[in-house]
Amino acid sequence: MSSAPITISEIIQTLTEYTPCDVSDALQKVHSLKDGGNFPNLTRYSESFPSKTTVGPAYTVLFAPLDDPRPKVPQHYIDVVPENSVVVIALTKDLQVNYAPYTTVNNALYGGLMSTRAQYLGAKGSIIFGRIRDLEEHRGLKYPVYAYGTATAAANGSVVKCIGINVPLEINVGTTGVYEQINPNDLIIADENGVVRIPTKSVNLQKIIEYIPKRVDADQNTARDIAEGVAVATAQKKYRAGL
Ligand SMILES: O=C([O-])CC(=O)C(=O)O
Ligand code: NI
Repeated sequence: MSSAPITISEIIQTLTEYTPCDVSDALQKVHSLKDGGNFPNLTRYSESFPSKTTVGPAYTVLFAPLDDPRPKVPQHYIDVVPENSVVVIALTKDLQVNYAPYTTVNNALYGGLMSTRAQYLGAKGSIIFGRIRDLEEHRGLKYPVYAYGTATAAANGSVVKCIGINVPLEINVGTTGVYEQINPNDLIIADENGVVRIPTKSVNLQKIIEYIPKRVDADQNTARDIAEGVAVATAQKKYRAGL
């Protein structure tokens, strides 16, 4: 039996009730995505209160070295953040490396003033594939921010410039030469476990939303059996059959 199509805001509302781990399980199972949509190496530096899953369409921002031939975008990227979006900031490929700290930019791409403005405009959180500063400010705002690391000096204007908003981002995911693209409006789901991206153009969101509660239910039953002494292989076989 199939149910009526659900809207994007219903999907976002539903995903907020779950975790990025649940979404990764669904992306692995329903779409055979080996990495489960996960973008590795990001740490949550601040969170919302009450702490819950951050979900929203990606508003993408690209930073390049100051000497990049492309012009700087005329407006400040943070002043045009769409309501309910997740701000996703990345660097051009030449500023990324596939080992810690994942970027060659030692300065902070993002700080407290950016979170203050993003939150005012109704953004759900910010994901920075680079370093951030002003940790106490993000935490004081109870605004979720994820990043590769921290720094004290600002990067914007001193070592990098913003060359694109709502453009595809290429992220080095840690294997030589392998980049994953984040497109504007891809769905971002994040919590303390990490950050997941649902490539909205290439997946069946309805199937994912239908799979997640079944899998969460199965895992809860599996956990209960394991706590009562049942072997993992036995419990998983029992509850994951057909999923
Ligand atoms: O000034 C910057 O580029 C970053 C910063 O510290 C802030 O947003 O507060
Ligand atoms: Ni600052």
